[in-house]
Amino acid sequence: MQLEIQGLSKTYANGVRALKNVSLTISQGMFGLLGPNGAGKSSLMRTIATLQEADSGSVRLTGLTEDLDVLTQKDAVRRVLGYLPQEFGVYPRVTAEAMLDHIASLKGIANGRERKEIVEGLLQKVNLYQVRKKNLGTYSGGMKQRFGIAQALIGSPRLIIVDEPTAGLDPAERNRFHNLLSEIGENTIVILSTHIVEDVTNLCSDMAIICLGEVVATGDPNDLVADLKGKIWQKFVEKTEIDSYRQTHRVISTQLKGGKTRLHAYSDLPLADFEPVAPDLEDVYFAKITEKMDVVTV
Ligand SMILES: Nc1ncnc2c1ncn2[C@@H]1O[C@H](COP(=O)(O)OP(=O)(O)OP(=O)(O)O)[C@@H](O)[C@H]1O
Repeated sequence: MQLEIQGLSKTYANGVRALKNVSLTISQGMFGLLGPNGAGKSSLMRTIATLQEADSGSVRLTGLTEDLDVLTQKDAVRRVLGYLPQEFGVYPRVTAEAMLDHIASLKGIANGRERKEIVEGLLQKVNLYQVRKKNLGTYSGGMKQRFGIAQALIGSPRLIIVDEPTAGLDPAERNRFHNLLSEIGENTIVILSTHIVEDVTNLCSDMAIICLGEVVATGDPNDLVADLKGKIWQKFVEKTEIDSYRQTHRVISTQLKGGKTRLHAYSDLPLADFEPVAPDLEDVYFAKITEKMDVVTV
């Protein structure tokens, strides 16, 4: 199974070009879509989730019993789709159990006993079984996100889209959410859209970085990191020195560490007074997006 996105473009009525000729091939497994605020991640996710039209381009889902044109065969796509949107509203006075049951019947699971089994299984899976009879309005942010995953999993979807799921979660809830995502079956495409680099490092075997509506990098995170080997240089500087380093070096990130500012610069050759560092995915991210835009990281 594959999701093949070709030349997708979208300009909103206010003139913002949210997607510029985006092409990506996404295979089974966990795919990370990383980009800064406003990069176009949600626009891309909503288009794939059949919730918004593109101006041009194509999206095909292949490898099912019949290939689907995602942009036109919306009903067929929705039958195999699980979607957790960025802003997931819940009805505050409905219990988790009742809400999942309702969504399951909307998804066409007509048999009451079958529905009950599915709902109970999902509540167990996302660790909300004990609180299934509590109203959703009483849930914490992490519990709501886990409920969101449970509703996205109803009907055994083959394509799952989760849009910035861990923003606002504490570390324990984020871990729990990561474990849950990683348990989703191998024969499913899971697209995880996020601006948190660590989420992708922990979970994804394939990824893309988008910035200002364009794909600026794509591949296995380990390969992208390996490509930067020997090219990232580090120095601890005073905050007041950052601007002058920006004039003379390709500074990709600055970060406060124990009261000092850690500066990372990109260079094919050694930089005087800098020490070499082993790159990580955050360096890949900043190296790619600073080619397109200024990033202030302190
Ligand atoms: N309905 C809309 N009408 C007009 N402009 C929009 C609309 N939705 C998004 N945009 C603009 O399109 C660009 C891409 O937005 P999008 O929400 O897709 O990015 P994102 O990567 O998901 O960002 P974030 O991480 O902040 O959610 C932004 O400049 C945004 O302001």
